[in-house]
Amino acid sequence: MNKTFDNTEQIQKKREDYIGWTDYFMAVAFLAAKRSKDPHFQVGACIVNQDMRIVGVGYNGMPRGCSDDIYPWEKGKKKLYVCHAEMNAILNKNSSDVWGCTIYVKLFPCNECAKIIIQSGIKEVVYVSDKKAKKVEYKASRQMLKDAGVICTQYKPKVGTIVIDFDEDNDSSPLETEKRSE
Ligand SMILES: Nc1ccn([C@H]2C[C@H](O)[C@@H](COP(=O)(O)O)O2)c(=O)n1
Ligand SMILES: [Zn+2]
Repeated sequence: MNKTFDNTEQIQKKREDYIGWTDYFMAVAFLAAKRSKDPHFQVGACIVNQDMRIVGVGYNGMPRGCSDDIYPWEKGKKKLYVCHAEMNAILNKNSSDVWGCTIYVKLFPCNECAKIIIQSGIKEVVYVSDKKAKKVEYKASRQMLKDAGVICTQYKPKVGTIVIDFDEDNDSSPLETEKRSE
């Protein structure tokens, strides 16, 4: 019996259907992807340190100062310009480095991102989709990550969907939509 709480009344048990760490970090990566302006493919990444703290988040997008209304999103053209989610997450880090961290990402990293992941000291990649595995860039990235000792794990989230209801704590009228420029 816990001496601090030795009352005889029924104790309210904690919630059990909370999401686990991996689903949570992957959900942050998927949420970040929703910020992407790429009409064909949205990628998000979330970097987590050994204390389970998020230290960087990113998504694929045009570089700062390069307007996503002007630069091309067509396949074959965009690759010259787009910054990948993994690279943005690493560059956006709010810690001095990402040594020993884990990166959660929607898609298995490409060769360019693999190089940055390795050189930044990230020790683990957790990804959901491997849909580009047959492409030469992804064969190269898999080889490099393996040789560099970066653990790569494909993850099947425990829950299929996570619904975010901005209205869940509102008893009556739905939230008024505030006009904001984004
Ligand atoms: N590891 C990756 C791979 C790709 N991306 C981004 C870059 C592009 O915006 C898009 C891929 O477009 P596709 O040419 O396949 O239509 O995904 C990334 O952020 N990270
Ligand atoms: Zn990449």
